[in-house]
Amino acid sequence: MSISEATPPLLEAVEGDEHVVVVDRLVKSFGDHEVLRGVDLTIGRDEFVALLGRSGGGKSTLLRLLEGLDTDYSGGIRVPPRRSVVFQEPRLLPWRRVWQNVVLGLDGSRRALREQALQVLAEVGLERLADSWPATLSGGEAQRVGLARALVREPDLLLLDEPFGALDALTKIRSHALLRELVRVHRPGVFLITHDVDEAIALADRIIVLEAGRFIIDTPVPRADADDGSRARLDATRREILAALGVEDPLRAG
Ligand SMILES: Nc1ncnc2c1ncn2[C@@H]1O[C@H](COP(=O)(O)OP(=O)(O)OP(=O)(O)O)[C@@H](O)[C@H]1O
Repeated sequence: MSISEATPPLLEAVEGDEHVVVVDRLVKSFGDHEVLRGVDLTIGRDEFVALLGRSGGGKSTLLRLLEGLDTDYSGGIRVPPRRSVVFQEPRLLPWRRVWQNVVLGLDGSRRALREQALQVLAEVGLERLADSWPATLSGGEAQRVGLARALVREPDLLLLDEPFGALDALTKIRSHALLRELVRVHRPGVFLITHDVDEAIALADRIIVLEAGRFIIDTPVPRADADDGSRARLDATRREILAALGVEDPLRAG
């Protein structure tokens, strides 16, 4: 995980309350290889957007641009100064205790920082591990520390690059519930990269599919409720996304 406190020179801050991301005709190339071919994207405050797409399609490249680490592009990108990123590997410093990892780089007295860390660790259910070393944590626990470290900064934009990709299926489901709760409380705009269609459906308000440098799908996720119609709409969205990714719905195959 990394923290971007300052707005890099080429990124204008988003103004007003409406959006946390505004991307306008963004083009990104590596040499002759045009990875992003003029994409437009807005993410509203409190909105959760998931991005799916083939491996090597440019998802992480887009996330790095939103993070502000890569400033070599054309088109417009506007993001807020307070952004946090969580990657698939939790990237904890092994020589710092869990609580110190959570508040790494923040200013304040040791006592105040520890208090701040304990508070957010309690939110992710790990207060008891505050004084542990990262090496003693399970993969799921380490990832929750990563989330705590991202959220303690109260980001307006939370960037998630396959944060649950390395977790087993059950831990993943628990992590989804936790993330939903954290997002409900902290209310950042969220941009999630995932390979898992069901994860995207479980978490996101909107799903985007990137293919050959363009967004070929940008669709709201119908919420399944008691109404049978919404269940059917959700199934249709799922099939549409799987088809766009070039895979058959495993629940229907065979
Ligand atoms: N620094 C770089 N220099 C040259 N090419 C790069 C660089 N970074 C990424 N690429 C290329 O850009 C393309 C998009 O890569 P990117 O990592 O964004 O894809 P992705 O959709 O995130 O893939 P995955 O799902 O496998 O993580 C790939 O072809 C990759 O090889």
